[in-house]
Amino acid sequence: MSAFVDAITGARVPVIAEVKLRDAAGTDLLGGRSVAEVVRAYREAGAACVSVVTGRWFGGNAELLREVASLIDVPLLQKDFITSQAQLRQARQLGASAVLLTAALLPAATLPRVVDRALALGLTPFVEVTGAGELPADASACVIAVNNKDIKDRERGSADLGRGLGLLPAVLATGTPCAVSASGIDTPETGARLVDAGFAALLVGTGLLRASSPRAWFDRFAHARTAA
Ligand SMILES: O=C(O)c1ccccc1NCC(=O)[C@H](O)[C@H](O)COP(=O)(O)O
Repeated sequence: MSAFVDAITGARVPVIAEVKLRDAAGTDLLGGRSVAEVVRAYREAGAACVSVVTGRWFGGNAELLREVASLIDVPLLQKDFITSQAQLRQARQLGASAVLLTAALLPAATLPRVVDRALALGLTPFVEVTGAGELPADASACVIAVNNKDIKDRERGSADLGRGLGLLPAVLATGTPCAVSASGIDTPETGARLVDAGFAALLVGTGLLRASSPRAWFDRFAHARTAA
């Protein structure tokens, strides 16, 4: 399929661990740590894939992706407002394996074109949706992520995990090899319930960045899954 999908679906803990400098309210998420320390903690936890938020609403920039790529050798997802061929090329150059394509920000007629361009560059399209109307008809080469928050309000609202669960049958009907639940997953036990319900993977930023130990978060997730 793709290195990104193979890595996350084959992982003991299918959690894409996110590097994000600030949350939606602008609050610092590094807590005095360097990016290198955060990435080291993700590596020690066994993260199979890492997401890097380069979007400026969350304090990111392109250099952050370059830095993370120099620190860890797992497939990277770039999270930004990506709409153009130039941004796709830059993502590849900076070390991304997958790129966020936010369906709500791309006209329905444009999304398939950007998906094809990403694939032609060897990038896995990580298509993020909040409703059934945003789902591509054929997502056999894409990750489909349901965002439990809403980027239109800069993710300042609370997470609605029920929305993703309700959308899951329609998401799977697109043929995606990897359905992801993204945003607002605060505890490993909540994450385990989402995977038990049929999501192939999770995208977790704030919950992991605020945890005292990403490795302990991963271990609790694995324990919650075997206990189920
Ligand atoms: O979702 C978007 O469209 C987006 C665009 C540009 C930069 C970031 C974007 N989203 C960020 C996220 O969705 C979250 O950081 C991610 O899902 C993790 O959420 P959380 O675990 O709640 O920190």
